[in-house]
Amino acid sequence: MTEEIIIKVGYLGPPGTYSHQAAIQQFREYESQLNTTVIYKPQKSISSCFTSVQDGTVDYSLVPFENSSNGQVVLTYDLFRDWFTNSLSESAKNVVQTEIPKFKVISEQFVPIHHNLITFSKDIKKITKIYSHPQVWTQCRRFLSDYELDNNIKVEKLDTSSTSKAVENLLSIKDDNERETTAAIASSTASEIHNVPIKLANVEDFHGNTTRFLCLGLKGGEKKFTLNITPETNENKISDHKMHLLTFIIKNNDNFGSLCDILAKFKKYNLNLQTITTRPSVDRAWQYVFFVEVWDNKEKTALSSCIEELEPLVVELSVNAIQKMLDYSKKNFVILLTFCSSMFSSPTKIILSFRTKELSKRYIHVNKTGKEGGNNRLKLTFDPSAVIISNHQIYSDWFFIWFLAYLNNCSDHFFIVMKKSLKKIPILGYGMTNYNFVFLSRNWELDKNYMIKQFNTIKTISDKFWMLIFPEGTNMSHSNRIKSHKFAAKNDLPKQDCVLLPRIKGLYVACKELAPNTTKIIDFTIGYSEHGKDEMAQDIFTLWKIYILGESPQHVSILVDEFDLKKELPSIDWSGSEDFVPTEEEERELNTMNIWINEKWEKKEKDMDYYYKTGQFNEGEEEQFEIDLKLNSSWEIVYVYLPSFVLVPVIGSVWALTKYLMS
Ligand SMILES: O=C(O)C(=O)Cc1ccccc1
Repeated sequence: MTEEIIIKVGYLGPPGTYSHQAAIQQFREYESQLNTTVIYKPQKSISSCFTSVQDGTVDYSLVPFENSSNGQVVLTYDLFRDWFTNSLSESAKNVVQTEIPKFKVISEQFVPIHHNLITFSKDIKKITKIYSHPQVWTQCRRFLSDYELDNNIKVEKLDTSSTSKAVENLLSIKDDNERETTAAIASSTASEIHNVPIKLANVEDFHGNTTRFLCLGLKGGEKKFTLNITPETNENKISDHKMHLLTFIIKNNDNFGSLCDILAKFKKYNLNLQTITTRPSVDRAWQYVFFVEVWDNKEKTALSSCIEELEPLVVELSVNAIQKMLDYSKKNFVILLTFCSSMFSSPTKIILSFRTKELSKRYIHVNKTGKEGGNNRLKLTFDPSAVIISNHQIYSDWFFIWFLAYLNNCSDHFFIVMKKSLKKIPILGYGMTNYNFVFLSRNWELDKNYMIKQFNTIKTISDKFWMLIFPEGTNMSHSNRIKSHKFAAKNDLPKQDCVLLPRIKGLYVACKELAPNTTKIIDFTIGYSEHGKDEMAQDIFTLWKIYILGESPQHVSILVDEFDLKKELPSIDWSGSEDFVPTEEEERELNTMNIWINEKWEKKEKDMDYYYKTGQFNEGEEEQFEIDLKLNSSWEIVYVYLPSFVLVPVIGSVWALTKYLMS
């Protein structure tokens, strides 16, 4: 039996606060993991969110850090400051450092803040007293002053420890008149939890009002878990996560230009500062603790070198890497697709085989104790960063690859390079644009600059990614095969029947741009069991058939191979240097890579040919792994879509009705 993992998460309580929302946002994905329980523990104050991490009552805590309209949350900064200066004074007293455990910032969560006027009152014009958290007053300033002016009333604003507590206060009012004249400002969740109605929704001054929360833990604390939520940072060691929070006190702050000397170091190393905040150090008048948020630059060593040079200029320095927020909506999307496919379509099995035994040993693990038949028995451990290439058979090949990314726990970092025309697909196209997919227009000059821009955006969003690109550019069809044959004849290339000739330019730009993060290529070859060489999979599995009639492929066979571009193509510069590349050099690199990809596609042609003849990719003795196309746990769909649960029956009914009308 594997040991049960319990994650205790603190947040500013009671339930229904924005901090609660941030905590759920951060840990939701672990709720559905096997052997893992997440316990949310409401705290009385932001201060106890800190102390409960320190004394081990919780493993993590979420604290509000800054708001998009009213800036830094001073209280949180002061608590950070206290922790920082306390550990300083302890070290000065020569007390063993471990007495004050060092906190660590693990990640950030952005929570959209929509405030509501919540009250039992039948006439909101009578409200003269409002309870809320102090941060709310500045976020609803305009609303409050308009309200006072319009109703010629002076409203008494009473601070509470949290917004949800404000609503709770309304429940304890016994006097009818007081109930009529008192309100709270809080989230819709707080209104639901305490069952007090919202009388005015969205009373915040700015649309897009968002609070950034930080998730705190202890240095070394994550060792308790096997969860991969924390970047590997040790004290003063830089992780490859991009945003870092540095905390320090300047050494000779009375000296002329001492702050300037510090800033010059960031400039020297090309490090982009996001914010600088100071708080009084308290120990000494006019001495400050500095908080600097800095983006690491491309060469991961820049920040380390900068910190080395900063050390003589500061009293002490603490470094925290802040993991970028994960885009759960992508994972949710693949979860929804998988759920719908497993519920409403004919069952699909993915049959994975590997080019070599060594690859299968490395990337697939069979857990003998898992549920028989369920995917819990299988774990994929491919690199979380890679360019994924594949032959293209049907429109929805990408779904099966995204599903593998889901099993590999990296479906949040999934991107696809696809034809621009797919942007026009209703709903899906809109979603794909939001998912930062890369759309090509097949005009090299336009595409090249756009791709570079898009890849750079992706790199700032995520350190890790699976970037799927179909080098064939379009899927296999009779007409595309004829075009490919003509092109082959003209360019003296072999005629291929099972795959189309690969195109090089998009692949080249993708590999070059992403090389600073990864030079790994994972190569999939996809075959569908229900057709032979002369029938096209796209004619059998039309979108109509898959999505409306629910007829999915029974067996999707995928052969896995992998390469490292640095080893495969050492004559190409994979350093990611942004120096100007002369056209002749680019031309040479393109040719080199073109020869390489054509060789790989010739191999693919042979693999596909073998597959059509035998129904499998490997010659007999190699192991094949069958994976049911379904969720690891059916509960995942409930956790993920609980808020929008009503939509599922609606979509389901529309789908069932369409199917009924069509049959
Ligand atoms: O009181 C809450 O709900 C909190 O989590 C603190 C807070 C208050 C207002 C905006 C964001 C966070």
